Amino acid sequence: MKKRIVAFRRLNDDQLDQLRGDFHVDYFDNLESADDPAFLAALAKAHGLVGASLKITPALLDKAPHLEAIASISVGYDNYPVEELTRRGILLCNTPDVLTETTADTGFLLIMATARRAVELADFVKRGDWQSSIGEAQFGSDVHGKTLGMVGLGRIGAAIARRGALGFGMPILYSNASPKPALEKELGARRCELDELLEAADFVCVTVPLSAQTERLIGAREFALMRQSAIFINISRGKVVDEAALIAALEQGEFRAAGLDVFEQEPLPKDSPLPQMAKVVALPHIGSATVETRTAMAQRAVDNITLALGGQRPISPVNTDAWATLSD
Ligand SMILES: NC(=O)c1ccc[n+]([C@@H]2O[C@H](COP(=O)([O-])OP(=O)(O)OC[C@H]3O[C@@H](n4cnc5c(N)ncnc54)[C@H](O)[C@@H]3O)[C@@H](O)[C@H]2O)c1
Ligand SMILES: O=C(O)[C@H](O)CO
Repeated sequence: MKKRIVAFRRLNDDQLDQLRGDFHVDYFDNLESADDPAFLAALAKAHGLVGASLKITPALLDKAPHLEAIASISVGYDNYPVEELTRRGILLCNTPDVLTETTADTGFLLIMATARRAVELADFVKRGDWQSSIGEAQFGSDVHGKTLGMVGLGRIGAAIARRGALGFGMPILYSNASPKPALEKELGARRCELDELLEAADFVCVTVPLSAQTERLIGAREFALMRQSAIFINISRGKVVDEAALIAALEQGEFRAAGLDVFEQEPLPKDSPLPQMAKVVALPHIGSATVETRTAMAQRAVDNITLALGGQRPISPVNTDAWATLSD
């Protein structure tokens, strides 16, 4: 008898056909809530899950007694209780690498857009306010040659730093859980404490994963250390930043501008002041959102679940201890 998969994110026809060749698939291309009765009924029989952007809680796992593996269509796995999954012998897989360059492009887009005030000035033209040459009050600041401070220098952090160092001649400072000697050699990057980075960088760019150690890593104290002329970029997860402190620091002019792809609550609540601030470029979590990259991410998830439920090691497992249990 075929194993059963619940897919709760849009997959293309080829990906669905691939899954249906090996499994019985319950497909929800636009799941609005984990309380959907049809989803819960499918979950009760599922051996595998494929999807993203759904908070998987221990209570939800209790409703999936046959679950063996989950393939997330994301590299970040803060939506999953990893230790609990391992305890239950459920394998979690993610999608590293295939989204690195696209997410780095979005990070650099935020650097450029904030520094050169692209959104604010495009709106100025759109409103018909461009009546004479703009003056200094609307000038931006240079990107090339400025110091880029990377909070996290993993796959995406390195790809942003590479763009900065090699494309824009930017000196790179970084704070990271471990030293990165190869990147120091390649990019001339220098590792330092977070406080030194905040005090010295012209651009502070956050790319650490959300975890118990990084939740609210950047708050009022950290914003106060930044230069008044500096620009803050967050392309990782909203909860790495204390958003109320971010709003207060922007209002008080503690630094110049912010480029944000991620927020404490997503979608951003309607009463958030952030999108209305001229100094803020706010994007709707589009780091990896290109046709090519989202297709590659979904394909990676399809391959991961196919391998895992077929008893073979998946391409990118997160909790390898659970893989050892599953493959016993
Ligand atoms: N905005 C988006 O659409 C989007 C897209 C992809 C990924 N992301 C986010 O980006 C994150 C990073 O992805 P990645 O592939 O580069 O991951 P990665 O694991 O390659 O890199 C993360 C780096 O952060 C470092 N780190 C962890 N904790 C730290 C701490 N407390 N202080 C300093 N450094 C620390 C790690 O050592 C590692 O080098 C993901 O977890 C995800 O949350 C966002
Ligand atoms: O973690 C990720 O892969 C991105 O945030 C896309 O969801």
